[in-house]
Amino acid sequence: MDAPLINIKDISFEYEQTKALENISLKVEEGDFLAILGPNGSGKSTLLKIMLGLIKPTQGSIELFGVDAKNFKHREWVGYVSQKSNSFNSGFPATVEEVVAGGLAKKSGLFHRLPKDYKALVHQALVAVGMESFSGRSVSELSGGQQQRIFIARALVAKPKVLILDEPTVGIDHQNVQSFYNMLASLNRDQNITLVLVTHDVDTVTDKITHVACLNQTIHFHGFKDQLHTMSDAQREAWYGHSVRKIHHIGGVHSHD
Ligand SMILES: Nc1ncnc2c1ncn2[C@@H]1O[C@H](COP(=O)(O)OP(=O)(O)OP(=O)(O)O)[C@@H](O)[C@H]1O
Repeated sequence: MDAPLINIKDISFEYEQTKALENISLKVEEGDFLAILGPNGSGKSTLLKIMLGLIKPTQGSIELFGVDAKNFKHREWVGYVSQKSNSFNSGFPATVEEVVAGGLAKKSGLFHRLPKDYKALVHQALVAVGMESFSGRSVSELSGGQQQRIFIARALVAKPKVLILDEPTVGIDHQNVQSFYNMLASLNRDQNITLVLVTHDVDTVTDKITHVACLNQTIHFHGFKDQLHTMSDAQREAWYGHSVRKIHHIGGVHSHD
């Protein structure tokens, strides 16, 4: 069997004053659409940063595509769309095509160079997110949801095998969140891109994902979403804490707001 795309082995992480993650082990296999769920401050963004190699765990190790992250050479296989991508500076003059092409720019001396066929690659990425008709538009004129699709196209243009997204729907209204997740599901299904997503949209995302990880400093559940009901009440409480009272029913699964 092929190695997991991401294999997190017993990692812990502490900021100066705060223990953020404790003894996390988690595998992301090819084809997974994994949602990482947890309350505010539960370590979700920290875990993504560790997957991306942006911060180093205090303890434990991580393998990417079967290779220790320290020796992993194919960073372009792991795409990232950060939480703040969609708060684009409204004065920024770049066009959609330029922003997406930025995902292809390779540093060569002082300059960034684009491959010759960059226009075709940009077009392909824009088609994948349903934004090809916006190519010449200024990014600052687009809505938050449209901008977020552009940032996903910018990550996709480098042809990642796994795409990591940190709360990509912040600022997108409810109606558009649904079509946004349909677009992600089609990337996962039709283009075989493995997805790892941090989100609070539990209700909307449940029928799109394949796997769930319930995080609160440590992993309280990880597996197929259909198995989430096997979590005990005590595990749920440990995951989401005592202060949470409201419970939604989602696809046969109880989850806290
Ligand atoms: N740069 C930092 N320096 C110190 N502490 C930090 C830093 N970033 C996060 N923390 C702390 O680490 C813990 C985990 O934070 P993290 O941002 O990973 O949580 P999160 O689950 O992504 O939260 P949210 O849902 O609110 O975005 C929190 O207690 C937070 O205050």
